[in-house]
Amino acid sequence: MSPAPWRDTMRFEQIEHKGRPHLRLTADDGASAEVSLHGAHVTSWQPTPGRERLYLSPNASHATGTAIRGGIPVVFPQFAGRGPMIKHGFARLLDWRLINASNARTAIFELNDGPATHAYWPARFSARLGVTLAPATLEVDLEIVNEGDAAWDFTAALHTYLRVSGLAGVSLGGLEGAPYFDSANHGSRAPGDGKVVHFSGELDRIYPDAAGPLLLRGANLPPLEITARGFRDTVVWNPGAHLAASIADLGDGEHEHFVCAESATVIEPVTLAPGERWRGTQRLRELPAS
Ligand SMILES: O=P(O)(O)OC[C@H]1O[C@H](O)[C@H](O)[C@@H](O)[C@@H]1O
Repeated sequence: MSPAPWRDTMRFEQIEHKGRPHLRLTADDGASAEVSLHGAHVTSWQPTPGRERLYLSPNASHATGTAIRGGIPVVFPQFAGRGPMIKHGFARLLDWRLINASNARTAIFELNDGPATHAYWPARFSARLGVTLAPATLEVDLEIVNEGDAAWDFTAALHTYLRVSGLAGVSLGGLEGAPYFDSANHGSRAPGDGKVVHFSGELDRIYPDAAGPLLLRGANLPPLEITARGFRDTVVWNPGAHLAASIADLGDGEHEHFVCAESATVIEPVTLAPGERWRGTQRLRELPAS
């Protein structure tokens, strides 16, 4: 049977969630996504009405200056503690502007440098996040431009929390054979072991020069393919029960309900000369249940 024809239209509504402005995108086929202007943070993606694919912590804070736990945090201009800035940079802490939600399928959010960003980083930049719905697909596109007159560098990630109904039986394929840095073990280098990733206990890995495609299975949902362009590395994270208990915005046992598959560029910072731009895209695509 051929797929239903895709009509190239999208409905955009400005809504409030937890008292903060969000944009809801709804496609003809009923697929939807929600994006908070706080951090240009995708908080929901349902490729089919009622089938949520992203995890959002019930205890997440949506207040300015804090990061939303779950969804797709935009990590920029510094990944984790790899530099002098606050962990994961400031992009996820600040309010972005909606600049375009009128073309067919993409909503675009922008963050420009100014007093709020200069408090963290002197660079002149613009960042744009595009969020696009297509059948069974969510595409998130991060573009960074050097708007200043000196070169600077950055690291970045789309820190995607994928919803699972329990960690037992969940696997992430596509990284078999890839060596990684084990951030849960002082960043020590580990060889690829030829196996898909399973989750039991804390797992925090950076796979350099390994951008997938990845395949999430066992979430009690159809399999999900994760592909990246522009991002060179992949980060995989779940805090495990012990670390999760110390994370204030995760409730009891909540670590069982997500795995993070992050399209990232971390190991080799990107250097942008004045006027130069960089682009990284992560695409999530639901595959037919096998
Ligand atoms: O708690 P956050 O600041 O959001 O960071 C959550 C996690 O992000 C990444 O996945 C890092 O690899 C982890 O080391 C970190 O703990």
